[in-house]
Amino acid sequence: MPQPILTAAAMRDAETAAVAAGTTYAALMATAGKAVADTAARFALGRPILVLAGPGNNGGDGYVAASILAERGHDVIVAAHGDARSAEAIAARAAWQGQTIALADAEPRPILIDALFGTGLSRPLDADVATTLQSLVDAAEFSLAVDVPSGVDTDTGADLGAPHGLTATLALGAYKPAHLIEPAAGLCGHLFLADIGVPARGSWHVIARPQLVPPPRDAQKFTRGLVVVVAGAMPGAARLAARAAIHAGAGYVILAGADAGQPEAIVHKPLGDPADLAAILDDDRIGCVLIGPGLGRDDRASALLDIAVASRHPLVVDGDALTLLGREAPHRLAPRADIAMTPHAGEFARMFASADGKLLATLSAARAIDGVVVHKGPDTVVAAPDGRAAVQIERSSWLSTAGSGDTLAGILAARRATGVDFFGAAQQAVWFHTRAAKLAGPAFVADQLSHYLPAAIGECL
Ligand SMILES: NC(=O)C1=CN([C@@H]2O[C@H](COP(=O)(O)OP(=O)(O)OC[C@H]3O[C@@H](n4cnc5c(N)ncnc54)[C@H](OP(=O)(O)O)[C@@H]3O)[C@@H](O)[C@H]2O)[C@@H](O)CC1
Ligand SMILES: Nc1ncnc2c1ncn2[C@@H]1O[C@H](COP(=O)(O)OP(=O)(O)O)[C@@H](O)[C@H]1O
Ligand SMILES: [K+]
Repeated sequence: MPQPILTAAAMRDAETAAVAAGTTYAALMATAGKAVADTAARFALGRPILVLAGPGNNGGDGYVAASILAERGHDVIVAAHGDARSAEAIAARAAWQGQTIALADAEPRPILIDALFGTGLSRPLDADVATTLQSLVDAAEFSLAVDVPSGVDTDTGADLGAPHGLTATLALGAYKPAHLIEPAAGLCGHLFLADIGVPARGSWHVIARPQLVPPPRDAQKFTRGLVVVVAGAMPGAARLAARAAIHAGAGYVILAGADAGQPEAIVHKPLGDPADLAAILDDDRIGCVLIGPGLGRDDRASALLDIAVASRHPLVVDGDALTLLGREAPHRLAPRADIAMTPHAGEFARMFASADGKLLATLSAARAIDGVVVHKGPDTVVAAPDGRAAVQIERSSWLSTAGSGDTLAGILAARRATGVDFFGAAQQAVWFHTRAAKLAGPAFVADQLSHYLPAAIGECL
């Protein structure tokens, strides 16, 4: 099972259920604090440790970790902020027998454990706390946030005054949106996940490596998946998408309206009049249609989009087609079955009002179009209309290059054409896209990505 992603409330519910099933909050805190201590010890290498402990259970984890580290012989000081509030945090603080100072008096130490605030942060950090925390992080050689960096909104990933430059974050029990959604995700540093014995389930999870099987023994090119990519004003973008589709497992790719160039295996069909597209799409063997990359935004583009939307095939809508739809997207797409869209942040904002953070905004967009939304970016979110969501955890910032989105759209169309539903196909596409980027190495050109797709697929068989 892929790793679940839980909101702060869902994590609390999971903890409550674990307690109802026989454990105690104190035992959970003991496990969490030990995980923090183990992670810190791995990197401390004998250097002095400063633990910042806040008033809640995040601080409680910090006191437990401090006690364990001190027992193991580490030099530990706790800088406390506020009085411990919950019974478990009060007990953890009482059990701490080492030196405690006020946060305002804390001097930098090489190893820093940030246990000020976790999932209970309810408002932005006070300015003086944020300044002190930042200066201690800046001065530390290794800094570890307990559960989440102090000063991020767990559920939306908003930055509420968190420090920049943390070395690592140890997520407790499950990932939360803040570990994956920007800007909080970028503030976490290296991400570790500790099992604290709380069974966590939910309808959101991280995108995991796909598991594929080779084509069946009796496969033939059309049953492998026939993709039609519709080209428009800037045919290069559609070419990139078509090449990605044929390298991503589709059996047959038609590029309608542009000459494909290489590879020759892509079949070119001319589109004189936009109405020619209706004839090309009148084919039951088609597994998926892709429209949008380089489509243009003129009357011809609109006419092609109308025909694609009216077709009976699974449809990926990307790029210019999304801009053409704009605020009409829900109204135009919801009545149509089997649809996915792949907006970047700008295209998303042209179609949908933004709700409470990227994850919830994407889920609400998916409901609005009654289809799958792949909301791109370093923190790509895939959302389905039934409330399921998957978020990218593997990343390559080298994907921020022209044409890389066209490639993703082509991969998505191919995966859908192989028979996977759009929610699954989109997760596969995001994973293959990033994996191909990693295989391509630094500073690749989007044209090169497709060549690495077969190897990425090979890792999943
Ligand atoms: N539940 C469990 O079983 C387990 C939980 N675990 C751990 O608990 C963490 C969640 O703990 P938590 O819910 O106590 O919240 P936490 O983040 O420590 O802070 C809340 C306190 O801060 C205060 N406060 C909030 N914002 C503030 C601000 N800007 N500036 C100042 N104060 C502010 C707030 O006060 P209030 O909002 O009421 O004024 C409250 O007193 C979780 O991340 C994990 O580390 C693990 O031990 C495993 C078992
Ligand atoms: N900084 C980044 N880190 C990881 N992936 C990124 C980053 N920037 C962009 N991407 C990915 O690269 C692709 C860019 O798509 P898009 O913006 O549509 O580009 P284009 O229109 O040039 O093809 C998306 O899949 C996006 O998720
Ligand atoms: K923290």
